[in-house]
Amino acid sequence: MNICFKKIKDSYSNKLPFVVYRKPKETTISSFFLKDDMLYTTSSFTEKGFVFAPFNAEEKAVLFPLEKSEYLEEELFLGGEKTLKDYFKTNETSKEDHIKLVEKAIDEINNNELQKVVISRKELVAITDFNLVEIYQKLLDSYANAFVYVWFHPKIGLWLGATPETLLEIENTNFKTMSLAGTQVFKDTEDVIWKAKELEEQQLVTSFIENQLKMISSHLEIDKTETVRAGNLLHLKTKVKGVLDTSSNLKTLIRALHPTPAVCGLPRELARSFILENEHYTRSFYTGFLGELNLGLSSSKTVKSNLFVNLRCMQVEDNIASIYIGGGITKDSKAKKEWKETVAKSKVMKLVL
Ligand SMILES: C=C(O[C@@H]1C=C(C(=O)O)C=C[C@H]1O)C(=O)O
Repeated sequence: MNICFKKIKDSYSNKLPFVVYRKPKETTISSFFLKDDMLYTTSSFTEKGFVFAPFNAEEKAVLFPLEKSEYLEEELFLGGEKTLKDYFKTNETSKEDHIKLVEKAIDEINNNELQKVVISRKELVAITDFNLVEIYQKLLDSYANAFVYVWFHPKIGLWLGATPETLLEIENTNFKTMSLAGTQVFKDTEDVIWKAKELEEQQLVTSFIENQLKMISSHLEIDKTETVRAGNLLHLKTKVKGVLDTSSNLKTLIRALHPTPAVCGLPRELARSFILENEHYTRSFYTGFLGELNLGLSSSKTVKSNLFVNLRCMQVEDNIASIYIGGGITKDSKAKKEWKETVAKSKVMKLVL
């Protein structure tokens, strides 16, 4: 068994902060274990460590500083049987509320300047026989293409997730990001046809990213749009890369990208206000971002950050998991279909509980 799994148990029962994560398609698992429960934050993004940032960019991001942590990297070993149990229990009230809010968003788009807004909800699932390590192992086992993490701080809470979306990968000034939007359920093949609604919605995200990056970088390259699989779902993805201007820094780049219209909307400020005013709950870290901040070998001059958008995630409190799911709304959205999309997205988390 990996050392990190034993340490998750110990740290969690001793109420000490930690994060354990595996990057998409990798076989190593990394972790930060903290020795005390001080709450460190960052707003400059200049420190080395692991960052956990909320959706609302005005709130501070939590930092696990590298120098305050025991950092571990191990080859991942997963033994044992998969016993994935799929159980569904949709909550009718939240279904009605969600559909009403989606209808309100479509109305707002048709009558005002809003072009796209991501509407999300929270669903509660009771966990019987809570076993943190087991849940995390199942998540690792099920989503090889995702950034799969468990994050804990006694003053903030316990979060787990398997996200398909990179916010930013940057090595010195060379960066990569992606535009990810549009969803359909995976049915045996990735060779699928996308409707105009999804193609347009994803194009909005790509154009936003391109416009934001044009101002602070050069050598921008936008790849062809492809279909990618994330567990039981397919999405449209366009890879983007470029070189950050030397007059800009990591913070400028993060601020330019986060939150993208993949999780917020367009125009960004209008969508952000609509979300903060109308959603039936507070997103907190859902649709924020997390990952390695300014790591790299001290012997070389390379500095790397690897940040992911916090999607397909849940917060666990007293044997109840709050699952967070959402989808992009445009003028062509149908409220009931959007509801179904969130149900399909919640499957990712329910599968492992
Ligand atoms: C907001 C979420 O996902 C985002 C929204 C998508 C969509 O609208 O189709 C697809 C992928 C993500 O960019 C979520 O999973 O909660």
